[in-house]
Amino acid sequence: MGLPQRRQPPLTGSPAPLPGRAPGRSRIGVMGGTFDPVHNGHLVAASEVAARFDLDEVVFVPTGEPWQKSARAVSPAEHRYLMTVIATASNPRFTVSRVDVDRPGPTYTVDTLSDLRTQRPDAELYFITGADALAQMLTWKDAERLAELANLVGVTRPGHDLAVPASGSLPAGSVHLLEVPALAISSTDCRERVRQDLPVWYLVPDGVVQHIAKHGLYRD
Ligand SMILES: Nc1ncnc2c1ncn2[C@@H]1O[C@H](COP(=O)(O)OP(=O)(O)OP(=O)(O)O)[C@@H](O)[C@H]1O
Ligand SMILES: O=C(O)c1ccc[n+]([C@@H]2O[C@H](COP(=O)([O-])O)[C@@H](O)[C@H]2O)c1
Repeated sequence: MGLPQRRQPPLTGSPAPLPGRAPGRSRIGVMGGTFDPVHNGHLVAASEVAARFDLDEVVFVPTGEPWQKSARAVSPAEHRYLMTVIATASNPRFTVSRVDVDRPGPTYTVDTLSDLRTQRPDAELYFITGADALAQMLTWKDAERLAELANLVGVTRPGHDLAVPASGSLPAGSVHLLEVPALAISSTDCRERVRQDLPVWYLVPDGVVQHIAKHGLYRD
């Protein structure tokens, strides 16, 4: 039984118009994830949000200790960080932050966004989540504070319904929904393919294929 969700009108592919850009303020997307490994679904989602929301930059933030994934072994943070750097290197608007990797203890988005706001006091933040992660957001630490720290952008993901979690803790209008090109790729599937000696070419960037092979990741 999932969390209660409010159905949204059909997506048009274009986000609702945003207020005009505040003078002197940059718009920065924040793409958090465990990225084990980072794949083209993450990159396409970030690219589409950047275009539709006129973002100056998207910061990818690999998790340090993803507490809701503690049921399985997660690869060392340095591998996930390096793969994210490799995957984003060719895009001048994509950067990678170590805030979650370097903060000890479980990773909470409320800390991620607080740290980024301290680092970028003049920026408006847009936190990007896929439909599956958005549906879980009310289970996150201090979920009611997230909308105070950033605009929240939920994007479509094949196999998941996109909806604003129904709750008084996320103020009306604080979550934007956006249709992005559908890529039915998951990190779980990529890991399983490597384990079975199947190719992950074109599911993840070439450099990530090579990093996985060079370090023997996901081969148990
Ligand atoms: N194919 C995709 N399309 C859109 N969003 C995605 C896609 N894959 C992941 N995301 C989103 O990217 C963020 C980070 O995802 P994450 O690193 O957990 O990847 P994942 O593929 O879901 O991993 P896993 O299969 O290990 O759970 C989440 O907000 C997730 O919803
Ligand atoms: O703040 C929380 O409690 C929380 C719980 C689960 C996930 N998140 C965030 O959601 C993003 C996607 O996480 P994941 O585990 O699906 O890769 C990432 O930025 C995580 O830090 C955050």
